[in-house]
Amino acid sequence: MKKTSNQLLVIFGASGDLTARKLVPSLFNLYLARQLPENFVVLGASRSDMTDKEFRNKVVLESKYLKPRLEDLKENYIQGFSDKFFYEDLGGAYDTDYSRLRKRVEDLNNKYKTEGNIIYYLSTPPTLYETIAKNLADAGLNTQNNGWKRLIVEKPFGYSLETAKALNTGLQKYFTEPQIYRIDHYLGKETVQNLLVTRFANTIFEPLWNRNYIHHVEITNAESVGVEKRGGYYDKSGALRDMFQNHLLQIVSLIVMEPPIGDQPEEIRNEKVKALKSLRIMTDAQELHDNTIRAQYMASTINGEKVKGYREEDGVDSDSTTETYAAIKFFVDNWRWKDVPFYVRTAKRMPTKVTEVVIHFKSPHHHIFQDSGINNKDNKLVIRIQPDEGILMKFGVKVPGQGFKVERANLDFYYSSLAQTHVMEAYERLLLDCMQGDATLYARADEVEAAWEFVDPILEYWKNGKDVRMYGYAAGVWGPENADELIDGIGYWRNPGSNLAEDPGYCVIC
Ligand SMILES: NC(=O)C1=CN([C@@H]2O[C@H](COP(=O)(O)OP(=O)(O)OC[C@H]3O[C@@H](n4cnc5c(N)ncnc54)[C@H](OP(=O)(O)O)[C@@H]3O)[C@@H](O)[C@H]2O)C=CC1
Ligand SMILES: O=C1O[C@H](COP(=O)(O)O)[C@@H](O)[C@H](O)[C@H]1O
Repeated sequence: MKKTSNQLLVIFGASGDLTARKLVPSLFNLYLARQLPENFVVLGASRSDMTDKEFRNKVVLESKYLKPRLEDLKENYIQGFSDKFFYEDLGGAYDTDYSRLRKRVEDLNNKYKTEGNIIYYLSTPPTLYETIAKNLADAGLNTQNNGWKRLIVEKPFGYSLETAKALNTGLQKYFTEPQIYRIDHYLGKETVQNLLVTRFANTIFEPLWNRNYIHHVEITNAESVGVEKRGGYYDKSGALRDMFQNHLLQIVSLIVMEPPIGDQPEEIRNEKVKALKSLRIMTDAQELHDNTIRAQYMASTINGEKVKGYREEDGVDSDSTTETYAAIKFFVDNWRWKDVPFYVRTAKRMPTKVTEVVIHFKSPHHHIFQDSGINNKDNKLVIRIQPDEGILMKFGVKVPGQGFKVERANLDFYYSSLAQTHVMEAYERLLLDCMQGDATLYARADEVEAAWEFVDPILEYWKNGKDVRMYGYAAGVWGPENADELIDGIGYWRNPGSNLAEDPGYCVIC
């Protein structure tokens, strides 16, 4: 097990949703698993006026995200966790002199012996990231003379290629690239990491992982919820920025990448950057028209309950052109993937919450058995990222009886079968990695920029292109019907159920 040094975690934006909903519960899991270092304290910093006690109550003792879990624990144990939390009011603004913050950091460091090691977690609106980094540097809080300093940056990493570059350059003025940890919570998911293991710890997949055997790759990221309370943020973002540019292109990079020479962070990250740089950038209007689809959900009734349309959501413009559904077909220009289409879609208000990767293998070159030449019955490897995490291989078996009728059967593995193993939550895993100085599962500056290079022309076309279509779909269905037209040959997306174990084996279309 890697060593976690004593340290202080400073969270900017500590009064916000992310801190209470994700960060503190993840720290709590690490505390329960005894994975926090012996000397560890958290200093929340925000504009809100709060005492240490009020902060502890808000994020630990009275937090709705923790309360049910605290009930069975002994009081002194809970106290032990809660006592690690402190709060510093920044005096009304993030853009201020941090000398008082510095004094507080030094006092905590001396009292709790955190050895000068500090993680700064930026959990504020992104417009403040560079300001905070600058003020930390001005107060000498970035210096590594007396312990390491790391900076965790939350998404979004920019709004476009230009703004992402500006953010990277801005942060790199005050922190070096190895100090910067850009968090993408999809990389913290076990099943996303397992993509690497599936590919590079088995001999049976990698020889087939190329244009000679793979017909196409399909990735679906579906959420059943709408924009919920984040209409204001989402309307300025949209599905492509919110999910595709970051989480989905991270998944794509793990599928596309070449084998790294080892498992060291830079070895893996170098290959991911190469993969992202090999995505064919679409610039031609006709190409963008033919290969991209955007849509918005419309009012509907789901299970007897009326659901608002996107344009009626709080914080959303009544004539908004922001997409809640994006489907993109693209190619990867390298030796391995030449001419293999990738189909990737992401959307809100789908029939179910599911994220999966499907590798569709080619048909046998010569069909000798009855019914075996139909595309939808070819071999598939279904990698279920969430929920019901697992892997399922579809292969042909003989239907009992006369002749050689072929049907699909499933070979599968489910994470739920590892009942005794604690599967870490994404933020829990990523926080621990940063505490240990492991940046493998964090995005590097060039990685983020390569992803924006691919996405920027699509956004530009959707914004300024002529006659760009915006489809509608009723909340609760699998997007607009026209999206099927994107899938050549087969003509429809695989619309999965939430339960992989119930994925039909013997069936007509699966
Ligand atoms: N919430 C989530 O699930 C996710 C969030 N993120 C990202 O994490 C970051 C934090 O998210 P979240 O906690 O939801 O954000 P919040 O909107 O809750 O903001 C966090 C804190 O920042 C301060 N703040 C908010 N708006 C302003 C403003 N205009 N000017 C100055 N300070 C402001 C507030 O603290 P105070 O007023 O006390 O200073 C607030 O408590 C964001 O960058 C977001 O994009 C990423 C993925 C998921
Ligand atoms: O980053 C984001 O992710 C969530 C979906 O995350 P998941 O782990 O539940 O799949 C999404 O709802 C949100 O809009 C987006 O900002």
